[in-house]
Amino acid sequence: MAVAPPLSSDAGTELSYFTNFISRLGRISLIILTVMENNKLKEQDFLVASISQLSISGSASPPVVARFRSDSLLFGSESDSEGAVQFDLSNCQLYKLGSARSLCMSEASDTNKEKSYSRGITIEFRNEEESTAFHRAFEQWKKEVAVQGSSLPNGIVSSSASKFDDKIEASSAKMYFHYYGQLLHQQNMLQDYVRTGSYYAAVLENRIDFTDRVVVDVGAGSGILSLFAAQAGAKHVYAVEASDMADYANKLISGNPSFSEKITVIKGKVEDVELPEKADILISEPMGTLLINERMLESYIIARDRFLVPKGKMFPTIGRIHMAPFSDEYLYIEIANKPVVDAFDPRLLVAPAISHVIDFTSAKEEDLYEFDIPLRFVSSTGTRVHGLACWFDVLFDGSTVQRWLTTAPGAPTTHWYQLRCVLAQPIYVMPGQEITGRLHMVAHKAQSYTLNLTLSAKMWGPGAEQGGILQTSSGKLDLKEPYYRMSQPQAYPMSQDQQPNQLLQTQDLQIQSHDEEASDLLQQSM
Ligand SMILES: C[S@@+](CC[C@H](N)C(=O)[O-])C[C@H]1O[C@@H](n2cnc3c(N)ncnc32)[C@H](O)[C@@H]1O
Repeated sequence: MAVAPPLSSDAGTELSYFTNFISRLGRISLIILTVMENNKLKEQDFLVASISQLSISGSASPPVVARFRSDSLLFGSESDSEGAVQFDLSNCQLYKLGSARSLCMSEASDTNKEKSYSRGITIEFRNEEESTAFHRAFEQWKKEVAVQGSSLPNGIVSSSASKFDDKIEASSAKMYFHYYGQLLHQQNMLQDYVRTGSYYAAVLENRIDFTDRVVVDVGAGSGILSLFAAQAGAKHVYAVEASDMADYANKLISGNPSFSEKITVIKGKVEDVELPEKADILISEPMGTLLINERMLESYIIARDRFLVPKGKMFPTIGRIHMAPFSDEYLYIEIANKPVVDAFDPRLLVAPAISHVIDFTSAKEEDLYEFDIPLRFVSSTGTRVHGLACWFDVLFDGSTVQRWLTTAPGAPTTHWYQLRCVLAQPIYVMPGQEITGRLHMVAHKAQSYTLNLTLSAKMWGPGAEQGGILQTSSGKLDLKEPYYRMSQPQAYPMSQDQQPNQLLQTQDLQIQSHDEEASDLLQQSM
């Protein structure tokens, strides 16, 4: 795992860490441009170099002006105030085709529920800055039109309804996208070498799945996975990102001459945006703590249903949650009845793990609202069980190579660490004794889950066949609010063949790299 560089709030410094890392990883060189500042919505005309229409012959003769007026976008010659080509802002989309070239498309009226695009023009700007300013103005005007369009007769303005907004609290979503809108947090993920390196290897080892294919990057963040896909020969990549990170991604991608033509950054939620074509393959990193935290897997599945061709590929393809009972007296003294995020020694597990599989290619979005997992283990030792340890892995089921990304204890540590659900009371078990129970997880509106855990020690020895329960312990835990246990050295007993301090030394390294940022970086357990 890469040791994090000293943190800085200076965007330029963050950007250079970011690009150094990308360059090392993917040997991609990026030009860093100044960070954009927010622009206010103001009536504005844009002079563009030229426009050419896709479906109608003939184009306006230069100089061409693009005008935002009320709920319309008009393109026409400077002298023609009516405009030669008119788009309704409520149903048109703008795509970046290059640093100074864009595509504006409007939807046909919704005939068979399947949306199609009736009209499009390519716009050639005079330079990149003007292109960026135009895109920013377009976003602002679209927002304005959406709000106006949802004015209710009584004068109350409703926010635009979407599948995402219906099930997620606005305050949670706001914090969530604010968090991901900061380079510091994207950097934290990029620097997880196990994570980013696994994606890089999975994509590049399976070029055949990307070459000449249309790719959608679901929750593109900095755009790193889009760059990998483009590097693997994708025909076109649509990088969909809801947070302000989309603006940075746009800058970074348009600064990369070899790939910028192939990647279109689209700012918005995958639940809401429209794309001009279907995808052959989806790529995404939607995993949170315990795989399901953040509820982004639901967005991944929605993106599948909206954008993926039948039998299209998904990277990752499946995810598995692994669970095993553990014994940890030190942890229990420190905290009980809480989910805890840290890296633990796998020797604390008291039975082989069981797993629950989620197949991203076939799961329904609703399947992720609630999980009810029956638990059954056979203890390998006599001990006090303090709770259930959980981790996850995902599979990239490529046509050439199948690659797993694992967050298991004992494997190289990732920024997800592992999760342990600590019970309020331990249960006592003997070697060979059966431990049964249930993990019931219910999604809530704050983009996380309520965990209900029950573990029971079954009757053991004579009379065991009657199947009685000797002892039960239950807990209700909120996955949104785990205890991040990053700064406590954990004095695990050493096995004879292990060098003294070996574990502690490793932990010290992690502490150095994460101590200052732990509460912030892990607030949302990305
Ligand atoms: C875990 S990060 C991964 C970022 C990037 N793909 C990477 O691998 O470094 C998830 C990203 O998805 C974005 N995201 C989450 N839900 C989304 C949604 N419904 N629509 C669009 N973007 C979303 C977040 O803003 C965040 O940047």
